[in-house]
Amino acid sequence: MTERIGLIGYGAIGEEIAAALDRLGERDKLVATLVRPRRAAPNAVHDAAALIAARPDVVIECAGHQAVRDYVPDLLAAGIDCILSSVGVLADAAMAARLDQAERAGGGRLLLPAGAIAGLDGLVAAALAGIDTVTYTSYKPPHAWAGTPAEQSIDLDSPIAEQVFFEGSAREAAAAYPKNANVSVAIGLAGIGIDRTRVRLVSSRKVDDPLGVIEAAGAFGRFRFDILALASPANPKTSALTGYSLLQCARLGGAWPIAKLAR
Ligand SMILES: NC(=O)C1=CN([C@@H]2O[C@H](COP(=O)(O)OP(=O)(O)OC[C@H]3O[C@@H](n4cnc5c(N)ncnc54)[C@H](OP(=O)(O)O)[C@@H]3O)[C@@H](O)[C@H]2O)C=CC1
Ligand SMILES: O=C([O-])CC(=O)C(=O)O
Repeated sequence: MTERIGLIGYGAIGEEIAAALDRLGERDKLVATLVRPRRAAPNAVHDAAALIAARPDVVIECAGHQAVRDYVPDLLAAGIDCILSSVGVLADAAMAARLDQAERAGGGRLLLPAGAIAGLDGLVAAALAGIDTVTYTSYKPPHAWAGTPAEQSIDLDSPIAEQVFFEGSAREAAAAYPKNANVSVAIGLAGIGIDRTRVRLVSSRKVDDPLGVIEAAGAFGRFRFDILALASPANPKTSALTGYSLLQCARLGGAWPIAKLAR
């Protein structure tokens, strides 16, 4: 079991992970938290060198795509396993190649857990048996899309029950909605790839929390999976389950990175 955990970011997910470690009686495992200067956090550090110096066995990124770009290549190159929340950063092919190169150079593993979604084990199996189509639909209440490019496509204050404001590939979804469509890339990597996986993003007055639906069909049969994962109290954009997926991946020594199987 992992003994020394580092975090990048101490927002909704980071705080949930720290609180879960408290409840588990494992708070001592959190050896460093990389935050911006003047931000308070347990064992706060402010750059990759200080995070590396804290000797974590594994670092959990829960800060966003730019933080992956800024810190994760150095950590992998230093031989430290990294668990990503911001899986969508792999939609950028140049960044994916840079991370691969850092893994090979340093020996740290890039681990991609399911995050806010589930059911990826079925997709991984079906990928071998044969899948023709995979669609992921993310329904969130209008306020969860505030501050995203959805505001340029639709009126979030409209009384319309459901508005589909994005349809495209998982790669396009993750690039356009970096804080909202990371799951699309996890689904793509587990199944038929991020270019063939179709994504729909929906502002819905029928849900109070994020509802994720995966539909897949092909030679294996067909599959529909849906999860209503309650929003984090601190961030309506984020399903609270995400932090637990990341933390279990760390606690299990990286044994649970389902999306990675297909890379
Ligand atoms: N895979 C999945 O299922 C999901 C993935 N995510 C990913 O997780 C990320 C975090 O989500 P969440 O916790 O809800 O977001 P929050 O906005 O609540 O928290 C993010 C935190 O990261 C900090 N941060 C950002 N950049 C840096 C940096 N360069 N250095 C140090 N700290 C930084 C922010 O600090 P400050 O406020 O100072 O900028 C903030 O405190 C999302 O952006 C998304 O990429 C989210 C939901 C689901
Ligand atoms: O938390 C969720 O429901 C999904 C999410 O934001 C993401 O995939 O980035």
